[in-house]
Amino acid sequence: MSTILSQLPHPVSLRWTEEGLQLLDQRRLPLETSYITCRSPQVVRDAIVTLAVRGAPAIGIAAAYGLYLGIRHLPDTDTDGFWQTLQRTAADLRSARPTAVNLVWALDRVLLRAETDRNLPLSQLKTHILEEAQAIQQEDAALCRQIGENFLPLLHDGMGILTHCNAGGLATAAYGTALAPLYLAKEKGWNIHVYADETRPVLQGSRLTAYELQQAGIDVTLICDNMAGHMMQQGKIQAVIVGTDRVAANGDVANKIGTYSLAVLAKAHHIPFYIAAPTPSIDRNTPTGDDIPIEERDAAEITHGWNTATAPPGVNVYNPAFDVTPANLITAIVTEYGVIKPPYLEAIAALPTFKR
Ligand SMILES: CSC[C@H]1O[C@H](OP(=O)(O)O)[C@H](O)[C@@H]1O
Repeated sequence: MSTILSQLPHPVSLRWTEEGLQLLDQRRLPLETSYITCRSPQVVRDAIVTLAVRGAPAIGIAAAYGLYLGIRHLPDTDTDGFWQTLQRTAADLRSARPTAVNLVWALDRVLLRAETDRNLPLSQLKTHILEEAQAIQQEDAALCRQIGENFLPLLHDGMGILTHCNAGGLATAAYGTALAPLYLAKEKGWNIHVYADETRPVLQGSRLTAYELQQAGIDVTLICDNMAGHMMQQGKIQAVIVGTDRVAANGDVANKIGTYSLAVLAKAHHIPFYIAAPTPSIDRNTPTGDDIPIEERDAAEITHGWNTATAPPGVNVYNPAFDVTPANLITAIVTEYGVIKPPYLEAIAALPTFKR
């Protein structure tokens, strides 16, 4: 077991306790480590909406626990009330953020478990719902490690890698998706130099990725998003690795805003562009990138990012949180089952994914 991956170099993003779900408040990182104790699904939903917990896998896991929080204290005698509350809680959580398919995937998986166990006494059914949420969390940790392993043949000692946003341990149960190979490379003694885009407007790259990698002792340089092309032109980047919020059936990828620009730049510079994609982020029910809902967030994230106005009052603002990178700009998609390459339609159809 690698020492880095057996002990996380940063606080864990979420943990289940008898009190409830504890979520690391990622809005306060990197300067403050504090947890929100969620005893109700409403608190979980608010944490997802406000990015206290964020990252496609992490919000799916949080929502699964939120579903359990919604029914755990209901009377074991009111079957109708149980099912009405379960469905209503799932609908509330599902509406928290639209782009990351992990949210829907996790809720549907817990609901399927409940439906499968429908004839059990409610007390047992509640336990099974909690167990399903815990299984999703534990499986995420295992599959992220595997993604890290599957990436290694694509990387080499001494290379420069560009990342965007945060697809690290803070975005998942433990090790991250796009950052998992970097932790494993460090463990192998490779000297990989990481360039982390700060990722405006919410700065997940500077606040979270730079923090994670620095804590792990990995060589990381923080850059502004508009410097990525220059770094490629200077020959500093030998690969781009990013996460994903949703991979469509044809291989188009939704990820943090700015990802598409990096893919175009990487193509122009003949630099491999890799997606780290756990299969819960792959959605065969979404035919192409055109069908992926893109979240638009509050203008204040852009106009008041540093707790002061950085734009004239009343100015028009457009704040899409994600963009879509077409499959033809993606060199490979690395999943826990292995590396898939174009043509993606067939390769994705062949993946053993959980059917929603
Ligand atoms: C493995 S995390 C995937 C994905 O989620 C992030 O978005 P957000 O911080 O808004 O939740 C970012 O797009 C990551 O690449």
